[in-house]
Amino acid sequence: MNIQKLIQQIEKKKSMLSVGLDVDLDKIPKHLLDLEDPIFEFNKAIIDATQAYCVAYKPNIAFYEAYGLKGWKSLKRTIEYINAYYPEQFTIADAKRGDIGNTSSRYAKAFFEDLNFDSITVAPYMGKDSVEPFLEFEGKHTILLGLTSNPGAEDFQFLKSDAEFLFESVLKTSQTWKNSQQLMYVIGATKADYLKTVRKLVPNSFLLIPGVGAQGGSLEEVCKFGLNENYGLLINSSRGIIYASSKEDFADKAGLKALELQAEMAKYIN
Ligand SMILES: O=c1ccn([C@@H]2O[C@H](COP(=O)(O)O)[C@@H](O)[C@H]2O)c(=O)[nH]1
Repeated sequence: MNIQKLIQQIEKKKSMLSVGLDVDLDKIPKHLLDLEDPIFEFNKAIIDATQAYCVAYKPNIAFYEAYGLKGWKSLKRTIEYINAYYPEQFTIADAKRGDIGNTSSRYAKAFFEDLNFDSITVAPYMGKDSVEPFLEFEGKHTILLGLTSNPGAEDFQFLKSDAEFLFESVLKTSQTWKNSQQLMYVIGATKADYLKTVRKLVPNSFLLIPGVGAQGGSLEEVCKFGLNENYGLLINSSRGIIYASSKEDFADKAGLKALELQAEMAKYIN
């Protein structure tokens, strides 16, 4: 999906919400476990109930890989379902990949061609040749880990050289790479204080913001400092939406949570 279409969806739905599909069989309603593919059935119900209030879905690949071949099949069915029934949704493979060039190009083929995701999260620390293979795919987007939401972000991302933090160098340098207009960046909602700095370095890029809700990030602060003239934000919530209830009403409750977040976001969208 191109960025223009994403912006149109944000305006149409008055939403910047990304729903995270981080499915854990220990947390989903028990009655689904009797079905042949509980992960897919759970996702399908969540997607149907939330699609009116969000513009993106973000399955975190770890939650599927943890179940081996079965999990991978559920992931494939999930992305096929979204692409078939809700093609207006932007899809994010939260896979955090990146390797030497020829390996990265295999990762890109797997997620962009075989699974047909619109975007993938990529770790930047192996540098330019590890990221550029993802950027060769026209119409697809690479979401670099910029400043992550977890406490461990302090260990390396705030190391300073030449008066700038490492995460600032990642943002600045990556903007010089070929096809950098296809880059987006992960910036944790828990690091909203740095959004002003981020916006100075990447004023036009979309930011994927995880960490509202369960991790304690503030939606208000993210919007206050992160918005740009094209909105420029995809704000993700995973557990806060998909586990709003562990009973038979799980999908309805997820829909209500998504609506709550959408209503907050609508205040910032013209
Ligand atoms: O910096 C990061 C990068 C990725 N994530 C991922 O986003 C979701 C957040 O889930 P919640 O349940 O809404 O906390 C999850 O898949 C993380 O792996 C992140 O949290 N922070």
